[in-house]
Amino acid sequence: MNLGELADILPHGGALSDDMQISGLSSDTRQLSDGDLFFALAGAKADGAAFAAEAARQGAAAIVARPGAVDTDIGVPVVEVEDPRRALALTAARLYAGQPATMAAVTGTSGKTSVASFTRQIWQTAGLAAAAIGTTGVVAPGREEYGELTTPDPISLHRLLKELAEAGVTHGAMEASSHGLDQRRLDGVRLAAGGFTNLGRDHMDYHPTVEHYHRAKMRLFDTLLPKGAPAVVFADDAWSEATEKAVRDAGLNLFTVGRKGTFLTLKRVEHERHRQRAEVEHEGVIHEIDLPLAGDFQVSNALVAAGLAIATGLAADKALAALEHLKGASGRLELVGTAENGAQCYVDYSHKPEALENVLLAVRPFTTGRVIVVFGCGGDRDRLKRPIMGEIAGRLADVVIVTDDNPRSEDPAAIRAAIMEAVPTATEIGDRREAIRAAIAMLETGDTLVVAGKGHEVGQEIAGRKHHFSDHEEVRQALKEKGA
Ligand SMILES: CC(=O)N[C@H]1[C@@H](OP(=O)(O)OP(=O)(O)OC[C@H]2O[C@@H](n3ccc(=O)[nH]c3=O)[C@H](O)[C@@H]2O)O[C@H](CO)[C@@H](O)[C@@H]1O[C@H](C)C(=O)N[C@@H](C)C(=O)N[C@H](CCC(=O)O)C(=O)O
Ligand SMILES: Nc1ncnc2c1ncn2[C@@H]1O[C@H](COP(=O)(O)OP(=O)(O)OP(=O)(O)O)[C@@H](O)[C@H]1O
Ligand SMILES: N[C@H](CCC[C@H](N)C(=O)O)C(=O)O
Ligand SMILES: [Mg+2]
Repeated sequence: MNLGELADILPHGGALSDDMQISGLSSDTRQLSDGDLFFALAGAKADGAAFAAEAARQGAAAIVARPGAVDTDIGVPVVEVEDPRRALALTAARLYAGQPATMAAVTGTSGKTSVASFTRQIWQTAGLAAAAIGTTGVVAPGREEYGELTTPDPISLHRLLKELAEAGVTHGAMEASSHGLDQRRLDGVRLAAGGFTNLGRDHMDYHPTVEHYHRAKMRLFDTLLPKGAPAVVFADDAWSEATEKAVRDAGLNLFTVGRKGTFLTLKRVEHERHRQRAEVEHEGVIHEIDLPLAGDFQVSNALVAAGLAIATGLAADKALAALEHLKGASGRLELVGTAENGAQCYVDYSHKPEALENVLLAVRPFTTGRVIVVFGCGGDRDRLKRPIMGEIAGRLADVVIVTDDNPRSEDPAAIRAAIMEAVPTATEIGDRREAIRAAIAMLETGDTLVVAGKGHEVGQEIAGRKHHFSDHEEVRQALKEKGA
């Protein structure tokens, strides 16, 4: 591709030659190839502008940077744009042209991975070639890969979307994290619909206030979706009203779902241990749905997913019928094993306050004995959530074992202490394997164990190093030993 084909994204007033060839894109000098266009991005830790000269030395064809950020005499042309991150996303979409025709993105504090997965499953059940992209990686026909980020960086994202489109995928559901939205990672995606689940406390290390966090999420609706596009909003959350207003103000087509929803109205839910029977009204017709998943919140997620599938063209009866075949995303209130005495062990990805609260509330109705929770908090992330999660665990579980999550570069004992401040009666067992073993050893008939915080993860990062670790494996192993 030459620079001329990018003139609308990277205007250079004729100062550069339109014939300049661009072989690839990079925003990281550690991964730059000869002939790449280098985007100098201001980041959380560093400023890419400081690496522009290095990029030039390594053979970058040109540099894209904020006005004045890079010396124009570094030996390669510099194109100045106000928002290099957005320019990168749009350029990536142009260079790696081709995306599944129908792309839906879902945002919210909790439930994104589940909604993206459910939307894919609904499409697949309806016979469509569909993909999901998110925290647990990429799932598409014949493809299942683990991913690093919830919303991939624009270069990887557009390479992936092009591959999916070339493989015949017509429908894609992706997670829009607040980081992803704020950093313009999705700005090049042609979206057909957007979804919103809820808003709670998360990433307060990145966003100065919860309003800032909400605004970052609203970029999906007020900036990324084209006017008139459908937006499916869960109606029963404290932030639903503010979100509905943002959606209407953006000129989108609002579809609300939930008890207060008008598009898909939840009339009644009966909870059983591993399934829930729901009555959902759509355009005056009541649909009885037998949802094969535990947890009240999964009903909300299923409704947002069905809303997205219907709003992008699938018949309502097909979308709602497909809910009866849903499989939960890995590590989302997943029943991993049952002790010989019948006590059940769940692995759940609740690593933030509202999620922990929801999951502990969800298991209570089918627990005749004690609710036992094993959890910790990640290092190098929001510190203020630690006592909040401690309080929630103390209030909603009968037995609390505080352990390590991913301490990363922090002192694990200090993280545990911050949690224990709010739940001094908890047992502290730093080693996560030992903590899971101790919890399983104490299980009695009627008890429910929730191992929270790491869900699908298969590693634990301690002192900056990642070790293999899986809550699934540890629970199974400890159950085997208990049974023996
Ligand atoms: C805080 C954050 O979001 N960081 C992301 C961001 O990096 P950054 O721009 O802030 O990086 P930086 O280190 O400050 O460097 C600035 C620039 O200089 C460049 N650089 C830096 C060093 C060098 O030698 N050469 C060089 O060119 C960097 O490539 C970068 O472009 O942009 C990068 C490219 O898109 C991301 O890989 C990186 O994600 C890091 C790894 C990360 O951990 N992100 C997490 C917090 C995240 O994004 N999470 C969300 C939400 C998760 C959820 O709740 O589900 C997600 O979507 O995954
Ligand atoms: N609709 C919901 N409301 C409240 N809590 C939920 C909801 N859906 C899921 N959860 C809780 O949040 C956890 C993570 O769910 P999920 O992975 O679907 O959300 P997410 O938004 O993708 O999270 P993350 O940002 O961590 O990737 C679940 O394990 C469960 O504890
Ligand atoms: N995407 C989230 C995942 C957190 C998972 C939890 N296990 C932790 O390490 O805090 C993050 O990177 O903040
Ligand atoms: Mg997710």
